[in-house]
Amino acid sequence: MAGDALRAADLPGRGRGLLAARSIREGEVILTEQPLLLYPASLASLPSFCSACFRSLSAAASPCPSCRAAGFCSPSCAAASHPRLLCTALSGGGGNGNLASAAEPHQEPLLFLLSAYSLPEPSLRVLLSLSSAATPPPSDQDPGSLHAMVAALVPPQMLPPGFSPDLTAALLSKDRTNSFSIMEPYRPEVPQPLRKARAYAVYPRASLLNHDCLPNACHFDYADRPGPGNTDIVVRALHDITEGREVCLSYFAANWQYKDRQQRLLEDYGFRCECERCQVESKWKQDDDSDGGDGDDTMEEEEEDGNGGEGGDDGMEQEEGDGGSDSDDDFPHSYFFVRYLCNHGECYGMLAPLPPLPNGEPSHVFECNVCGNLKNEDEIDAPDGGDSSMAD
Ligand SMILES: C[S@@+](CC[C@H](N)C(=O)[O-])C[C@H]1O[C@@H](n2cnc3c(N)ncnc32)[C@H](O)[C@@H]1O
Repeated sequence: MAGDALRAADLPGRGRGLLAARSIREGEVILTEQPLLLYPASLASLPSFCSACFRSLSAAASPCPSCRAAGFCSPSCAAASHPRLLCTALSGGGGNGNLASAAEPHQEPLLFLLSAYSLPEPSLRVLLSLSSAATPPPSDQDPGSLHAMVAALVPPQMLPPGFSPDLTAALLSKDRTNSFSIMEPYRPEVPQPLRKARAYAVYPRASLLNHDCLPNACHFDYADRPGPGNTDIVVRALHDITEGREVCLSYFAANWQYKDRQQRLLEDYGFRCECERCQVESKWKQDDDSDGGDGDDTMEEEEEDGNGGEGGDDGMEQEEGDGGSDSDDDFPHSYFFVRYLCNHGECYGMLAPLPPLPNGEPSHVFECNVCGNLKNEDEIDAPDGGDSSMAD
């Protein structure tokens, strides 16, 4: 069962992490979890997605009767509503302007703070138990200024006990390392760097997954799927994982260059990655530095997906030629990119096998976590990387 696949452990130099509690088969769903916190990615996204379930909204959406800025897709979502402090800030109920009048760089952290401060106390405590960003926030996200803005947007009687600049700073440091993006629906005409999140979510158990530049698992969301649980995170194993091995995600596109990966991990997550791939590619970097740099061209830098980069970045960008220009000695991990990076159109998502069949056999069918396309294993393993997708 998915529930017993993982166990938490303290890992030297890595904080907590999740280990395989038993052997895990390729494609197995190893974690499914509801969000502790779910909040809109931007004010611009509010009219397009239900503010309760974050499914795409049709024209028939009903606006929130209090703020009129949020909309709901159904009577049950309208009844569930959205975070109360956020609703108040959107309506201007704090008396000092509304959230839309905040400068744009402040809007995203304010959406997070107003949603986090609306959580019931036990949930707020769980959020605070997650790991914190080890580095200072960007200059336009000064916690003191954001704290004052929250205080101005919400009447004092609505603010929770403990509301303070320190608590605001602590919360902001949780957002940076622990939020996963729930992306807008995939559209092939939108290039990867311009794809946007519709919402961000914090999942307490999934937040214990550490990073590896050659991950053995990846995560899916099925936000527009009907039925309950559409914002649950679903983590699946890319390949068999032996008991006791750590299960890791990549926190961003798996084909970023070594220096970009290191920079992002240091700035946003406060650590230097020493994974197997980084150990190999750190030597490429030294070669580049000394010879003018032609040995590192198999990877291509990409921009953020517009989410500010917290936690799980869903987008993947393909390097040119799938790394095929290097010999296996130079690039021992080329198999990973051929097998697990989707090269359908401009997608470049990560391909994970579908769950094993009822008889325990591997499915031999891979699903992309960005475009959703399905591919047969033999197409993926084709010498050209296989670009003949199965019909959906
Ligand atoms: C989302 S949390 C993962 C869980 C975290 N280790 C904990 O103790 O709760 C991200 C943080 O974990 C640590 N981390 C993740 N991957 C790591 C790695 N490969 N090496 C060292 N530290 C890592 C960093 O401190 C990072 O900011």
